[in-house]
Amino acid sequence: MNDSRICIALDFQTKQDVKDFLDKFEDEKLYVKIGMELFYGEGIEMIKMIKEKGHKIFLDLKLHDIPNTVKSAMKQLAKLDVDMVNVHASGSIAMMKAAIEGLNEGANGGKRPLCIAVTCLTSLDQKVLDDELLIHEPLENVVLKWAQNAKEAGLDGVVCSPLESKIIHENLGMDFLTVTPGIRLASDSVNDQKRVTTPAMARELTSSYIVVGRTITNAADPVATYKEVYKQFQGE
Ligand SMILES: O=c1ccn([C@@H]2O[C@H](COP(=O)(O)O)[C@@H](O)[C@H]2O)c(=O)[nH]1
Repeated sequence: MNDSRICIALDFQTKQDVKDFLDKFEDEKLYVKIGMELFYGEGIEMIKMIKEKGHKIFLDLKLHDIPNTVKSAMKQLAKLDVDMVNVHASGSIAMMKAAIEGLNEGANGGKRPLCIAVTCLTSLDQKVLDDELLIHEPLENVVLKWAQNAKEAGLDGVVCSPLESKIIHENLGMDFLTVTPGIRLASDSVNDQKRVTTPAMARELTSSYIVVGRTITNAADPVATYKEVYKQFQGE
């Protein structure tokens, strides 16, 4: 059982928490996501440890700054030998192009990591766009436009919810990746997420990858829960 399109969000505080969690999976090679919590706490050593265990890494730092700063930061991240990194699409096409330039420079002729852009966070809904962000377009249109911008900038795909995967793939092609958090089993609490689906629904809606955090990491039996997510996403 291994599906490198299921990315487990390792939202833990310490290296020890991560070790305890990964040990449960024995020799299984996983795709894991390191976010701000773990990276700010444990840094580059954490990445080395996970790489040594043979897992793939999505480094989810969501860069969002002026193009020059993002380019320089990406040049550094490219040296970490991770598999995927990301930026916020709302930083502009110029910023996303700069991210790719930085990655290419940092990779120094080698293979750069995949680079994807966060569109509308899965914790947002239409009401937040309208009332707080003053974006009065249907959310789906915003996600699609920002995905088009990401493609124009040369990125490999976007982060969106599974609910927008199909329209992105219809417009931008199946090769353009949709990496989709907001995944819950039917019995789970949605917590702070607004746009959620089950793994089975994400498969139907053509998600390229699913990102699953608390459903697995907080489960009484994380390995059994990973298997259930796997079964649903595979359509077994
Ligand atoms: O729009 C986004 C972008 C990133 N995330 C990240 O994915 C995981 C989801 O965790 P759950 O526990 O499964 O809710 C988390 O690390 C977020 O930072 C997202 O949820 N939505």
